[in-house]
Amino acid sequence: MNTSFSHTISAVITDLDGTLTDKRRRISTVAVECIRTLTDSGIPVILASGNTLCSMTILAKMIGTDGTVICENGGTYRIGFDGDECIIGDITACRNAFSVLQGYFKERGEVLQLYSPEYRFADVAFARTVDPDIVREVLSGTPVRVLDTGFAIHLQTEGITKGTAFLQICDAIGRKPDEFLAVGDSHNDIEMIQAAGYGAVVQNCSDDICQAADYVSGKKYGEGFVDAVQNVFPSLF
Ligand SMILES: O=C(O)COP(=O)(O)O
Ligand SMILES: [Mg+2]
Repeated sequence: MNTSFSHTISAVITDLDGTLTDKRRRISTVAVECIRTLTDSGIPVILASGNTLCSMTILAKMIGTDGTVICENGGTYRIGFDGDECIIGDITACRNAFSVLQGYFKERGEVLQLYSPEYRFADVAFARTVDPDIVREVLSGTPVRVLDTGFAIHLQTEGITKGTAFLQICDAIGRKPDEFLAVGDSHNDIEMIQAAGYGAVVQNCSDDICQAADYVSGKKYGEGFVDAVQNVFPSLF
């Protein structure tokens, strides 16, 4: 674990569920206050989630960021509230893979529950009522990656991650990934954490991302996020 950072960090990118929220998805009010302190100090905060573009837009508005969001695990993103919606995932491949899964589990008497399919443009998300490892096994050989976020199972086009969307946003806004503190909690945050100048995780993180982080907070959920931010921007607090 690298507990120091040599370059100047001047921006933040953060996961939502499990990082700004608790396991019941209740948003942390201290994390919201912290993001407002950052944005009011001129430090942009990008919200990066597996959630849909419409839900992330409302969240960004209500928290008070500039509206730059990564959604559907990198399958969609938008710069600012008025930017174009960029869709970079192949929803057809994900839906086809989901049909294969539905068939497999139906034969075993299990019905998969989709999450907000009408608002998804790039990935497919469904309830964690089945074993993600079995899902991976059934879909091996397809062009689709299986992500278990701890909140849902997602099917995503191979090669698309929060990290790839993050790099595209950096290119578009003229910032280097090195300038960012990235904070996350789960498997779907690994590439983003690795691409950023300094990658931090909250204490409730999954084992795989813990290994990839520069900093592991001793605090959970929103308090862990605040701790990671205070570690990098001590003069703001
Ligand atoms: O959509 C999910 O499954 C989890 O969302 P997250 O990326 O904000 O943790
Ligand atoms: Mg998360």
